[in-house]
Amino acid sequence: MAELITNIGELTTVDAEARVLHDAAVVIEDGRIAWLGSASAAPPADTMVDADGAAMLPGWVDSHTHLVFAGDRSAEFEARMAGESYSAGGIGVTTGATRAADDDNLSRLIRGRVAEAFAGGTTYLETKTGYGLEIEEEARHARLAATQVDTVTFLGAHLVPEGVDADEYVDIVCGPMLEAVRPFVQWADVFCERGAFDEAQSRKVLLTCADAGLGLRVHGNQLGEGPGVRLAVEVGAASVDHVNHLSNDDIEALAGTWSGWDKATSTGSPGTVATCLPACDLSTRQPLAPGRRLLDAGVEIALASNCNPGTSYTTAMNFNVGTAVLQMGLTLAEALRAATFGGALAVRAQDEVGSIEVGKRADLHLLNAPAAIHLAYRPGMPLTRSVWRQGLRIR
Ligand SMILES: N=CN[C@@H](CCC(=O)O)C(=O)O
Ligand SMILES: [Zn+2]
Repeated sequence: MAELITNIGELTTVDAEARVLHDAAVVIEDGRIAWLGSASAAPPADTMVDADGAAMLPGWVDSHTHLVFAGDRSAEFEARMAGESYSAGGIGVTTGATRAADDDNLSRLIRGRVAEAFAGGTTYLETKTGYGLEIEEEARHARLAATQVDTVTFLGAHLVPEGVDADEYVDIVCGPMLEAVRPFVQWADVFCERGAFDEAQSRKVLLTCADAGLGLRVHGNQLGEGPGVRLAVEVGAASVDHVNHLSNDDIEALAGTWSGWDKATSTGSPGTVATCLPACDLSTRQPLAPGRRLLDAGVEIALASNCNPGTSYTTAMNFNVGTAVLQMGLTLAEALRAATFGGALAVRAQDEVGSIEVGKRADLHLLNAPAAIHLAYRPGMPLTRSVWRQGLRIR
């Protein structure tokens, strides 16, 4: 069965040449993009959708979320808006509430968040553990997440549980906890920050997880300058996320990881993606990550939602993209690429998703707008009209 989507006013492909086609059409077959080009040249298909001149993009690739949680921290957020500052300790509040939720409840909560993300144009989702912080709980969270998202990250090293010695906890993370989550996860992450894990502890977690065959990412440089970015580069992480406080050396180190990558053709060996999380930055009143400086230095960046109850309770990628254009100095094309192909690079799924090209997964986002710039031009408006994921229309 082939489906033709025609009369697309503006088709942003995010391919290597950054082609934007007008009066375009796309054909989906077996869950993949089978054809794209001028609407007047489109081949026949079994079914047809008229896009009415609207803009189409690749579905968002949200490469950083924490969807496995229960409980509410809106009072903490309200206190922050009244002047309190964010600290890692809030993670423990969510851990307590999440442990109290049984499998059915927790699955339902994850499902609701995934549905919200899909309804906002996201078609590929990473999510993490990190609110379990004990062996069985981390494994349970990983198992429940694995049935609902595209790829799962082990974040046992999110916070040292109260009353536990930090080095002893790191040994648990690197030993029995890693073994218990291993069947359900592809990635490992560590919160390398004051109040969470220091450089030596973070290095140990990352290297042990790499030995176990996991890809690596790091939460780094969120609350102040620190070793996160340098460590991510040292261990060859696929991404370092937050990156709010960067020295020139950090930016240079990140840029160095991209020397084997040809941006003009989107080929070669990818480096460490700098993942910027604008909704989180606003919600924690941190300076926005320096996306402009990173791009100018030659670093590939991603934009992600970081949906979690403490620092960014939203899956709205439209909002993140609009904010990146309005507040981070990115052009529309740069922001769209960061939220699609950049996210795909961060989860090393760039051959499968993140652009509209023949052979790739048919993950498509049709807007209620004639041009994608409306994402920034009409901030906060409900601009997602239809979404296809793996070729199936899910909205
Ligand atoms: N920074 C560490 N982890 C989350 C926040 C977790 C929480 O506060 O619950 C983040 O990515 O922002
Ligand atoms: Zn996070």
